[in-house]
Amino acid sequence: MRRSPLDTPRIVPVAAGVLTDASGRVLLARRTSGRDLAGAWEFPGGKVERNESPEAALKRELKEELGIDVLATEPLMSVPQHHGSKAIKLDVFRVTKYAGQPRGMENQALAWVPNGKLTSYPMPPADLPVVAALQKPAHYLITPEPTTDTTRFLRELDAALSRGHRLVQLRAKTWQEKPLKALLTLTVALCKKHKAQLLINGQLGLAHDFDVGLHLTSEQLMGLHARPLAARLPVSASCHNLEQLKHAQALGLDFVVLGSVNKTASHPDVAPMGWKAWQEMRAEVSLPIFAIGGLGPDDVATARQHGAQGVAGIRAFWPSLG
Ligand SMILES: Nc1nc2c([nH]c(=O)n2[C@@H]2O[C@H](COP(=O)(O)OP(=O)(O)OP(=O)(O)O)[C@@H](O)[C@H]2O)c(=O)[nH]1
Repeated sequence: MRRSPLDTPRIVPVAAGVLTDASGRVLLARRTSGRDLAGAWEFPGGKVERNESPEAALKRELKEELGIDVLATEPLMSVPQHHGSKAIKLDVFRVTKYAGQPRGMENQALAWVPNGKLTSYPMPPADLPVVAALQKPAHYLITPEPTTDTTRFLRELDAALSRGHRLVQLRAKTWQEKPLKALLTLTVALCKKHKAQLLINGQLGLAHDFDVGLHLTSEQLMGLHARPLAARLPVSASCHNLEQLKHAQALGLDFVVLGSVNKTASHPDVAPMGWKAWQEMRAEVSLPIFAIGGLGPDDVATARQHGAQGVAGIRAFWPSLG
């Protein structure tokens, strides 16, 4: 459902910092009692004041809250989030250099948390995409429809994986079951060699048999009432609107792909939604979302500034097409 301009809450800008120690643990602070979301763990930071830049707000807040001097930062991501009657834009920076030892200057509890354990801490909804960005790949490689020249397909996939991609969707929509099983056997082995996570498009039975993840079409997504695979196997879906995003979140999917952001050569009939509409939908849910549609591996920074986990695509990710 779309909000009218009258009931859209004022968007409160918030700046927060990701501080890591020498062993890669991340600093979380616990919200003290008497504030909203009391008891939740969050990245240290606070509201950006009028006429203040997010970086300046971060410096001020981290001095007040932790007693440290922030010396250098890098943008990580910016998450728009509507939650109840509140709307925030959470600008998150990696704090790459600081002076002093963080202390809870406002009696708040602090915890240095190993990256892999961040999801064990209850955090506000806006922080969930940030945690995903700290833990999971920023690229989602979707294969073009494989031709019968399997050797060439696997050589190109090998080359793509050698560039560092770690999340792959095998999209073979026109293949019969028997040859698809043979192709999947080889694809599984290749992904294992590169330590990449594989998801197969649309085929629940094969995902189950081959112990790989599953990527649902938007139609399959809307027909489901429960997450279709064991929790250890990832399930993702293609989404084009808010209803689909909300359903994916309700089912507990690991991530989704939302687009098309821009016009694409592969789907010329699909009207692009643009970043503004993309971001408005992003604000209504908190699961990780890859942006897709006329985007390439180099668009991660832009995508992250709109609240995306990163970028998904076929053409720009595939050696002979990109
Ligand atoms: N610092 C920080 N704030 C966050 C995070 N995630 C998130 O949703 N927020 C929200 O962003 C706002 C941060 O402002 P704040 O820390 O200055 O809030 P506050 O309690 O002092 O203000 P308030 O008492 O007026 O609500 C809060 O509404 C908080 O719930 C996060 O990771 N770090």
